[in-house]
Amino acid sequence: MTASIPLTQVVPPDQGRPPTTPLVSLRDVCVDRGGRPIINKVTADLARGRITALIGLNGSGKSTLLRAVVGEFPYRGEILFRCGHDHTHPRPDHVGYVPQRLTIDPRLPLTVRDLMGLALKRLPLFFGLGRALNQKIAVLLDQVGVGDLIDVPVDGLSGGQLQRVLLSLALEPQPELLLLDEPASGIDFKSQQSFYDLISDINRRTGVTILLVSHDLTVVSRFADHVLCLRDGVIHCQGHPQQILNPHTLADIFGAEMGLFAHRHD
Ligand SMILES: Nc1ncnc2c1ncn2[C@@H]1O[C@H](COP(=O)(O)OP(=O)(O)OP(=O)(O)O)[C@@H](O)[C@H]1O
Repeated sequence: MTASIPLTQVVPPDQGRPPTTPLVSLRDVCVDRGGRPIINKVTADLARGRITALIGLNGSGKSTLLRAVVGEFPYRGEILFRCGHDHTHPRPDHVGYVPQRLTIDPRLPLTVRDLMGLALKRLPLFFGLGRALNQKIAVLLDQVGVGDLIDVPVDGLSGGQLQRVLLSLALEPQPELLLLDEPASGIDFKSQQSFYDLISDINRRTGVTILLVSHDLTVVSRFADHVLCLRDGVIHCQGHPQQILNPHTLADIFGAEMGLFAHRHD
């Protein structure tokens, strides 16, 4: 017997943004981990300025694919960036990445300012941050709504606050591609909503292309322009959220019956 999972399919008012050319093209991308194939011949495009969601069961290879795109894992095949920069592999400058979680040793007495300084300066903190860098950190935190947390210890942040700090780091320098790996997992519902509203606002304001891993299909329905479904390291299906988020396809991907409840924004 399959479980029935209620899912709210939110239909945004401007659903169906016009298609754009690909910023990134993946062609026959394969990734092996521990001597076994995890990603197998993935071919997909990430549309410029749009939000693509990557969904699939635990262990289907979503994080592995993201980490290949960010250049962290070696891969075979082609990941082609069409961003006007002279490179075949993404450099950190062009790709922002927000991981699922950051494990900080709670014994480290790091404030948000220290963490940002370490990440941005790439020099030991005992050299000091300097006025310009301090100002930059304040601006970065302000743009994601956590400017008041600059001197708070990192291990005193809530999950949602920490994800915003990590997001601010991923936005400096301004990326062409932003990779978000379940950035709001473990965050309460209200904070999740405002986090994704912020992501959507950044996407529309800056035109950054986003690849988002999420298990929350309501988020996918509401924010994604396109959905890639990964099953056992293979793209099982892809399309517009309304095409993909139907009971038949979801049962195929997740092996569970899901109820869809559509409601419209006015
Ligand atoms: N270093 C490794 N050696 C061997 N197998 C690995 C290694 N790293 C990851 N894997 C395996 O690769 C598969 C895909 O893992 P991955 O984390 O990419 O999946 P995921 O879809 O992101 O899962 P989740 O939704 O749980 O985050 C899993 O079966 C995992 O056990």
